[in-house]
Formats: sequence, structure tokens, C-alpha cells
Amino acid sequence: MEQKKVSFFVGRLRSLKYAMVGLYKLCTTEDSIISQLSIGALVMIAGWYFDISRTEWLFQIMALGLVLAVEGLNTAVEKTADFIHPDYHKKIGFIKDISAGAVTFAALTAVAIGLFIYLPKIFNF
Ligand SMILES: Nc1ncnc2c1ncn2[C@@H]1O[C@H](COP(=O)(O)OP(=O)(O)OP(=O)(O)O)[C@@H](O)[C@H]1O
Repeated sequence: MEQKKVSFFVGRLRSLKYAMVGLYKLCTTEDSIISQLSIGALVMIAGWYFDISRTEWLFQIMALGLVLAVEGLNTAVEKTADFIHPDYHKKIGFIKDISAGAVTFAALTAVAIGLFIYLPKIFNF
């Protein structure tokens, strides 16, 4: 089907609208994202409680954004896999496993950043 050509700005604005709709769908329907957002909220409270520095805030926000972004992409991979092949298949299992592995990379990075920020504050060193 031929798409009607729209101007550059209208095209960008439409993409932004779809991205916002996607963000809303992720945050309201996906348990994995909702649980990561809840953890993120607790970490934000911890940042405020321990009065972390500007640089620490930057790292904390980057870590949280990284985990949420990769988790969102993992959700998209899982949904695509389930759509194109709903039945059990070794390759689908492999694709889902490595996609989850990418989330684990991001999560471990976030945990390492969290330990660097909070361990010295909790144990005073
Ligand atoms: N269609 C399938 N074929 C083969 N293995 C699968 C299939 N679906 C899931 N698996 C295996 O089960 C694991 C979990 O898959 P699932 O889609 O339930 O992910 P999840 O992380 O538990 O999902 P959710 O985010 O919905 O909790 C995969 O990593 C994979 O090893």
C-alpha cells in the first residue's frame, strides 16, 4: 500500500506521538517494566535520602534509563517472537534467552553503579 508523503516536521511529530503512545503502553501493561520502574522509584528515594552528588545522580539516571530501555526492547523481542512463532521452537528459545541476557548485562551494570554510589555511604568508607 502506497503511503502519502508528509513533510519532514509532520513525520517527526507523528513518530514522537507513536513513541509516547509506546512509552505509555510499556509503563502501563508490562509487568517487567512496572517492576523496574518501582525499583527505580526506590533508588530515586535513596538518592534523595543519602543526598548523592550531581555526578552520582547522572550515573544513577543513566543506569536506570539503560535498564528500562533494554528491558523495553527485550519485551518487543519477546512479543515479536511469540507473534511470528507461538509454538515451542529451539531458535525462539535461543533468541529469547540472548535478549534476556542483554537485560542482564544492563542490570549488572546498574547494580555495579548502585554499589559504587551507596556502599561507601552505608558503611562510611
Ligand atoms: N516459543 C518458545 N520456544 C522455546 N523456548 C521458549 C519459548 N518461549 C519461551 N521460551 C523459553 O522460556 C524463557 C522465558 O520466556 P518468556 O517469553 O516467558 O520470557 P519471560 O522473561 O519469562 O517473559 P515475561 O517478560 O513475559 O515474564 C525463554 O528465555 C526461553 O528460554
